[in-house]
Amino acid sequence: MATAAKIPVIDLSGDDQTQVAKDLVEAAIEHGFVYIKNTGKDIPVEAIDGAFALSKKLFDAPLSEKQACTIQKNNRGWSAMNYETLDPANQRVGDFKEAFNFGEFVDGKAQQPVPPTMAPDEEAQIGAFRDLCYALSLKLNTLLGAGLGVSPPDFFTAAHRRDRGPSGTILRFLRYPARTTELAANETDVRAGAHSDYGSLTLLFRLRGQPGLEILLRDGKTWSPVPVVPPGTESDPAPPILMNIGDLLSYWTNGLLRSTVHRVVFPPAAAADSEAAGLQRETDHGTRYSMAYFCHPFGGAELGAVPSERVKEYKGGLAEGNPYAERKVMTADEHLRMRLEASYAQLYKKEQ
Ligand SMILES: O=C(O)CCC(=O)C(=O)O
Ligand SMILES: [Fe+2]
Repeated sequence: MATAAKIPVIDLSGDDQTQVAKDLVEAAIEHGFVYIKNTGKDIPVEAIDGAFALSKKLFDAPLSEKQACTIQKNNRGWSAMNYETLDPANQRVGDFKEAFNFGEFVDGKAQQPVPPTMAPDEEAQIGAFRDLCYALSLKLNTLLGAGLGVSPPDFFTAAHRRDRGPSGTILRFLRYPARTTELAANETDVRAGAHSDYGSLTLLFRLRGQPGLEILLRDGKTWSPVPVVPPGTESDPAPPILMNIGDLLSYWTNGLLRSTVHRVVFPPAAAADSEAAGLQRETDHGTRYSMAYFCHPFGGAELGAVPSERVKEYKGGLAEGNPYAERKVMTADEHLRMRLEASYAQLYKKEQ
């Protein structure tokens, strides 16, 4: 079995914030992924548990309620099983997952259809969770700007201010089915195909005992599992929040910060046997839930390289290990549109 990725765990509450920023930047350069130690200070554990409970309730809503919220070109709403295909070049069918994307909220109300199964206070709770994610993403953008010596130091944070205009930011609930003999029968069947994320950075929340995420290593061919509970975090109140760099921070830094390709796989078929034999390992056979917060700057944000000595010195280039990383467009909105068109063939087919 492939070895787990050696992604560092960072405690954002460390006294020496200069060091925290430095550690964060080094992890973002080396892996593109970093575990944020979860002590409940940035996002209370109850808020995460509560959001997972609402996600389950949402996906359990009657099919007709979910269908009435079907995802639109604004990237908000419900995406049915196999509807999205993150890696169309290599998948036979779409991703084995359901997803629900939430855009902005105003006064606790989503600005999009929500299944009536969700009570108004529950809808507001989702909005509040999205706000907590936003606050943490601003903090991370600030640390990344400081760690890279970007000028002005709040360059990234300023691009994410809500008063700059609408953004592609999405809070996404995800539900992946268990492996069965029909699902995952073909070796290309995957819960989420290989991709890099479209925004500036992503916060990912997972549940203990529900692995499946893998990252592509620099060699461009080895997949390495990302454990939910890495060593040293076993007794924390919740698994670490996983932060990863998306395409936009990679563009802004000319590829210095790594937008790492990743995917979500079904548990190996052999896992059932090894469990029967009493072997302990991080595996699961049930339905898998996760929540991703895709942080995007305002839509008109330009994606040229930021003023930073560190970025200027970097000669690595954009494309290493990531086929999407070639800069083709100028603004955040154009980039998002390009990526959505590639993964939602049905939604966009009339125009192709
Ligand atoms: O569910 C996960 O672990 C990751 C999902 C993901 O990569 C995504 O939605 O972009
Ligand atoms: Fe992703």
